[in-house]
Formats: sequence, C-alpha cells, structure tokens
Amino acid sequence: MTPAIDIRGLTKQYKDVRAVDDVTFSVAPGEVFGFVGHNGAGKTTTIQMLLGLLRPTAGSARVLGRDVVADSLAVRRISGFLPASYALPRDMTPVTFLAYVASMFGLSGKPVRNKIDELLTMFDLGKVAKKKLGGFSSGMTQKVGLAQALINDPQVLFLDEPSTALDPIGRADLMRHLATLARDKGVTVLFSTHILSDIEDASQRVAILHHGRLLAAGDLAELKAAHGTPRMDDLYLTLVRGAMAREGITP
Ligand SMILES: Nc1ncnc2c1ncn2[C@@H]1O[C@H](COP(=O)(O)OP(=O)(O)OP(=O)(O)O)[C@@H](O)[C@H]1O
Repeated sequence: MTPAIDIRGLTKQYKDVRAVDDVTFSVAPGEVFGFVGHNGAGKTTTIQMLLGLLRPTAGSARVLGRDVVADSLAVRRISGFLPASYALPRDMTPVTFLAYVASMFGLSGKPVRNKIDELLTMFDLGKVAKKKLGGFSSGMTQKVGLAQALINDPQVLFLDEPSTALDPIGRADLMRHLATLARDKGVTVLFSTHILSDIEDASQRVAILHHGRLLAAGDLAELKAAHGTPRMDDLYLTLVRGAMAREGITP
C-alpha cells in the first residue's frame, strides 16, 4: 500500500543545530500515528517540513504522493494543521473565524455554513459559537484550533501537541475524535506529543524522536515486545537510555 506520509532521510540543519537528522518513516492511510519526543526533539520542525513551511536541508517527503517541496501548495490543500502554539484573533467568534479560514481555501456559501455547524457540534462549541475568542480558555481555544484544522475536510491531519492544553475529559474527547475521523472518513492523522499515555490510547504505530534522530518507528506492541517493555513509558526510557549510552552520556 502506498503510504499517506512517506519520509526519507529528512534532515534540517539550522546554523549550529541539526534539528532533524536523517529521519525515515512512513504513515499508512487512515491511521492515527503518534510522533513522540521530548521538548526540542525536532517534532515541530519535521511537521513544518511536511507541510512545506520549512525547506529540508536534505532528504525528501511525500504526502499522499505529493512532494512536500515541489508541490507544497497541493500538500497544504489536502492537509489540516494545528500548530503547537498560536493566537486566535480576539475579536472574532468561532463562526467568523472558521468562515475566515474556509475562505483561505476558497470555500464559502452553504456548504461552509454546514461544515461550521458540524464542527461546532463535534467540538461542543455550539453555546459559544457567537462569543468573542478573546475570552476563551486554553482548552476552548484548542478546540477552535482543531475545528479550523478540519474546515477543508483534510485527507491528512497534522496536529502538533494537540492535547497539551486539554483537561482529561478534553483529552479523551480528542482521542475519540481522531479515532472517528480515521475510521469513518479515512483521514490519516499524525500527532506529536510528549504525553506518552496519549500514544497508548490513540495509536497503533509510532515514531520516537530524540535530539533530531529517530530512535524507533513501527508497531507499538511489536516495539514493546522487542524491548521487553510492557508499557510505553518503559519503552521510551529504555530507548532514550540506550541512545544516551551510545553517545557516552550517563543519565
Ligand atoms: N529557527 C530556528 N533556528 C535555530 N534552531 C531552531 C529553530 N527552530 C527550532 N530550532 C531548534 O531545533 C530543535 C528542534 O526544535 P523543534 O521545535 O522542532 O522541537 P520539538 O520537538 O517540536 O519541541 P517542543 O516539544 O518543545 O515543541 C531545537 O533544538 C530547537 O531549539
């Protein structure tokens, strides 16, 4: 099966920092894929390269067959993106903001109004649909962020640390939404996180990044079995300690 996201030797060198170092993995169509790493591991840089927002120093990547450098506009058209940090326009409401994002994709009229209603219901934002975004809590802001990422009915969804601002109920709801999108609509989801329990709840397959390098990628159950670690946090610690030992760093 052709992967939905295919990353080969992807590398990003900033002046003196190799933020992403020769990373290779793929994501199958319709899966919720977990992209794990500590703060500064290179998750955001990778996602931005996949969306054509940053140019790789080396390597390549394709999203549904489109090259992320040569065909970045096409990639963005079929993708949804929730950045790790962003500010919503304080004077807009969820309705006006979602209509605005839709207009960036050239979408308007009744189909967009229906889509906005669907997203407001999905994220339980109906009661605040006409309230100014300036007064929203971080959890509600996150829900509006997720709604905007879905306005264009994306085939691939990139979520950069989507659960960070959510409380336990919001987090469980998010994981349920992601599973539903993948199962019912065939949406491919790549979400980054450093919250290991999110991965266990949502993903069958994962990639684990450490200081820009891929420590492991594949089926989570198989990785746990291969390393004799029944839990995700044990697997993560085992892989990180192994990497540190190879680099001559004592924990
Ligand atoms: N524009 C930049 N110039 C120089 N270095 C950068 C730049 N952007 C990111 N970096 C560095 O690249 C590395 C990877 O950063 P990145 O934001 O991709 O990590 P991350 O895994 O998303 O982290 P977090 O979970 O904290 O968001 C870090 O060392 C960071 O300081």
